[in-house]
Amino acid sequence: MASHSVANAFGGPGAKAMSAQVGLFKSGDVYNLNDEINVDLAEQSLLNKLIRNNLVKSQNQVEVLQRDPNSPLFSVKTFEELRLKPQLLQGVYTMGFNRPSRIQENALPMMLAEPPQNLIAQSQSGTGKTAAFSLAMLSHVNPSNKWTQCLCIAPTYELAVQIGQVIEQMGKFYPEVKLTYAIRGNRVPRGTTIEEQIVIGTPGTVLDWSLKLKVFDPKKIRVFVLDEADDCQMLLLSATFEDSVWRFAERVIPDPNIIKLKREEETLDTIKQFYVVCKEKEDKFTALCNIYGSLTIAQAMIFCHTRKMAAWLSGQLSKEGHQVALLSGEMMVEQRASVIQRFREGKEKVLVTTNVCSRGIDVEQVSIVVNFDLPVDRDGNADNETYLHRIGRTGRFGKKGFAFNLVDSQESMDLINQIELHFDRKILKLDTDDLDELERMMI
Ligand SMILES: Nc1ncnc2c1ncn2[C@@H]1O[C@H](COP(=O)(O)OP(=O)(O)OP(=O)(O)O)[C@@H](O)[C@H]1O
Repeated sequence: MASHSVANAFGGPGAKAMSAQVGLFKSGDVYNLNDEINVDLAEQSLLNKLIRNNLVKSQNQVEVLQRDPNSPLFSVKTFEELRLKPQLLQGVYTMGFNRPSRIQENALPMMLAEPPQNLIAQSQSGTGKTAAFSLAMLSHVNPSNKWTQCLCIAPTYELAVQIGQVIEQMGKFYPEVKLTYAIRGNRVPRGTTIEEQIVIGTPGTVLDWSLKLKVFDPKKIRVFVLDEADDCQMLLLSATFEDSVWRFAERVIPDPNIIKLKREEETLDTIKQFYVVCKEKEDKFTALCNIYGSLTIAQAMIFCHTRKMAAWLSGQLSKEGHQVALLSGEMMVEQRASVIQRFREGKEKVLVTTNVCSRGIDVEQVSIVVNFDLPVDRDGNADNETYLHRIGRTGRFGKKGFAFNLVDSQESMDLINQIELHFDRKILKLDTDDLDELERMMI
């Protein structure tokens, strides 16, 4: 279901009559320019939610671009300052939130402001966006009105359930407010009207409920509609803001305040980069074992180009007695979450993966990255961005990290040269058969 048609559905002729505060919630990054839901990104988001149990501390500075520069900049350091309903404050504290996260400090006052304000907020995954908009929805509900007032659309069934659980937890002490899920399998009889004030669902079912079955009235929604009506509050939250998301946001959100993260400069300065010349995959495997054996490693991630190669390599490593985790594309999202969780907890020292599988997943304690295969783009050139993303995780926060690139052809040697040139950093040649040299280089 297209996000665009969601906008039209609620923003059509009838929507102008809305005197509601309306907001759009959920990571904008799950919608792409073609107005299709990008399932991969939705899955990534779900994966992150499944493995995360804590707030991610954003290192980035927040940048606030206010719609009205004359109105005072307002941010909060405590939840008390937000003058929440006591039941909600209790919910927040019971969830273990002591103070607002960095994005929440700025976003919550805007989300809760009267008159309602539009907002575009960017903050990386896990920094408290879902919690913020859940609180905003719960705050905007009038519990004595037994009709749907807040609507949240999530791209997939699983994400809808995850978000709903946050709202349910936060609203635990506010039982007058009820929530229901507009997701597949949850049937509502035609001709009835639902009393739940908050509906959370996926686009198709939400459209069915509102337009076909008419179990709630979109005109009565106070929070969450994509519309160009001036009197709607729109909140757009996203971990990333690619161009496509910006264009989408600009199209649907008039005069927004904008909270952005200043881009954290990724750096290769703390990472020692090497390449090792090998003949074929067996030779690469030997090189890998030598590297591995000569280091007292915390944890390593090994990237392969294909699933098949990843499976082969993890099999070989296991045979050598290494404890290896394999992250592979054919696994269910829950299985993948559990592999990543175990690796994060240090139960395995080595994670073998493909690029596709590991995208968007952060494991901070990794100190060694091995590019068993170098990252290439569709044209066969070096994929510098992916390279940086892969090895960047090793050198976080000034920690020392090592990156090893296994080179098995002239083409892959060319890639090394391209990468060196791009980042203007030397990648040193390493002879893994010479263990003394290896140890010297590692110091
Ligand atoms: N103020 C806070 N204090 C402590 N923990 C918090 C706070 N806000 C949120 N959390 C917790 O941090 C984790 C991440 O929060 P949340 O899911 O809201 O992030 P998000 O930015 O929406 O992530 P995503 O982009 O993946 O949807 C959750 O476990 C949540 O319970």
